[in-house]
Amino acid sequence: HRFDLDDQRLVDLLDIVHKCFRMIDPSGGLLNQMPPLRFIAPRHSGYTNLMTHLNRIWNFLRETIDDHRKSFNADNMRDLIDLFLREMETSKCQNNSSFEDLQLVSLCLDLFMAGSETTSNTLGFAVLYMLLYPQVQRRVQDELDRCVGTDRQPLSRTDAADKQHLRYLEAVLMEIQRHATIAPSGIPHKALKNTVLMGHTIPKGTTVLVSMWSLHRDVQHWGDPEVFRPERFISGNGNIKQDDWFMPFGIGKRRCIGETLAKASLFLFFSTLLHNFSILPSSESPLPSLEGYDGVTLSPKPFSAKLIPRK
Ligand code: HEM
Repeated sequence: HRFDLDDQRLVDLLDIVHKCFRMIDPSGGLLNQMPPLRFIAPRHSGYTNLMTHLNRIWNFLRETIDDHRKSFNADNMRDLIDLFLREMETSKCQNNSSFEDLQLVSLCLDLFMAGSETTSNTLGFAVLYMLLYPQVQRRVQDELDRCVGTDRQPLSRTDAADKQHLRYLEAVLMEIQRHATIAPSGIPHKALKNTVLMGHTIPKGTTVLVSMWSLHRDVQHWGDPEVFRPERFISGNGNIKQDDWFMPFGIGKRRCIGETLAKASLFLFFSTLLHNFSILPSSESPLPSLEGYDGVTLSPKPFSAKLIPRK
């Protein structure tokens, strides 16, 4: 379903998602560390506030699922919800099937939460970096003019040929993802069995967080991690240089399932934006800083910029 940009439901939903992400701190938060707090001090621990917001998204998702149920047609599978509903029907006689209502709402919630805030925060930071590093912005635009030209949009060819040539642009996106690290602690995982990792014992049931921030800002590895320098991702022969320490989408079995979609969205939005507009400081407000809001994800604080059409 595609929302109109001024659809109030979309505006509300994005606002709620943003607030929820700010309420949960990267280490899992006080509530995750001490779950009984929700009974002892629901208001002061932030539980009531979080649940009020989450319930609004749950209600929205439940309504969406109900609408799918009413208009369900086994011969026309429209999306993931339809497929899940069909699977629920086929597996309803099996014991312990995980195809049930609660799982479906949780799945939608995961995709909705993980998919919207992450990509939009990265794009928000991308605009901010271009504002603060005008020389990088100009180089991206020069590359776009050289490789795409001015009579069509980037990636308007279906073979995605543009992406192969826009190497500096890709390196800039990678450097934004490294420097901003919008998911600084990834997502909490739990050890399924007693594990020894590099001499450290991790007992079964322990919550494990990976500090993506430390990886992306390690001085010994990167040399000058504080410096915003897209060239670090370009090798001597001009190709993109992959780096094992660069993992904005996590690693292993539980790495981000939306990585391909996210990369395509970032590339398409960022290239189209810079192809069509120059991003300049607003004359009414001071140049913003890179300091963002904390939470499960980092997000830029609201800032003003001027978008000037290039043609
Ligand atoms: C720039 C955009 C994005 C970034 C930086 C990002 C980053 C991440 C990270 C760091 C993780 C944790 C991986 C780990 O624990 O090892 C994750 C997990 C996840 N992401 Fe993303 N993500 C992005 C976009 C998306 C999108 C577009 C979707 C869905 C449409 C999505 C869905 C998920 C889901 C469902 C998980 C949990 C996977 C699991 O636990 O098995 N993400 N993401």
